[in-house]
Amino acid sequence: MIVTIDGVAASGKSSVSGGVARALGVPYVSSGLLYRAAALLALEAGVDLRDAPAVLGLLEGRGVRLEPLAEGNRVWLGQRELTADLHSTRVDKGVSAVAALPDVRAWVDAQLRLLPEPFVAEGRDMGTNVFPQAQAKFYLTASPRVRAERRAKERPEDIPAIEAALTRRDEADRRQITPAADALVIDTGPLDLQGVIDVILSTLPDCRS
Ligand SMILES: Nc1ncnc2c1ncn2[C@@H]1O[C@H](COP(=O)(O)OP(=O)(O)OP(=O)(O)O)[C@@H](O)[C@H]1O
Ligand SMILES: Nc1ccn([C@@H]2O[C@H](COP(=O)(O)O)[C@@H](O)[C@H]2O)c(=O)n1
Repeated sequence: MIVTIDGVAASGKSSVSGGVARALGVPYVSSGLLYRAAALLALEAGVDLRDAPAVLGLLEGRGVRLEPLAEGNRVWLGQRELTADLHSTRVDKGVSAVAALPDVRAWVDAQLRLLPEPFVAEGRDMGTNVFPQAQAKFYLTASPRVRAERRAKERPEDIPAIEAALTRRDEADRRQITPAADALVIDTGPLDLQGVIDVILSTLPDCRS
């Protein structure tokens, strides 16, 4: 069983996926962390974020690995854990450039398709491209202001700066952020976190095995 939860930046994908996955007793898979790892490694190595062979070389040559645990995903570079470094403002700014590289997308997709079912997969193109066969698909939205207000609790910048950065990232990610035709689109603006999780779980009575 695969459930996909896609959506725009900071729409609640990882928090909601974690809650749904815990309720179902399965892991969740945060695809964005692999793109974030690609951006972090390129930034650390001083590699141009648009240089596909160089970025791919960093990913393939150095053993980048996603560990999709139910309690939270972790990313490893060999023995070094990258997870805590993946949600900085610097990585937020750079990640869309590496995610636009077809070779990097193919590498991420291949990692994800190796994972054993069942799981909840979250990202941008889980329901459209990576797991079109998923049994249930969701797409989360909320206005840029609502998302910025939520994210402001996790970042040092003020709400207008965060809102501008989220809008820029949505624009840079526009090729990946079309909902699957068979996804249920949920505006999370009027809902709290548990409310979104409950909407999803209420539509999944037949997917719990
Ligand atoms: N429905 C909600 N109500 C209130 N806060 C929420 C809701 N959904 C998510 N949040 C909060 O919004 C913030 C962003 O959520 P989260 O990190 O899960 O989003 P995301 O879509 O995975 O982000 P990104 O695209 O940057 O990886 C978190 O602080 C989370 O707790
Ligand atoms: N399926 C995906 C997932 C992510 N991306 C790119 O990674 C960035 C970070 O993702 P978050 O989920 O952590 O926000 C995102 O802005 C995209 O550039 C993607 O392309 N496809």
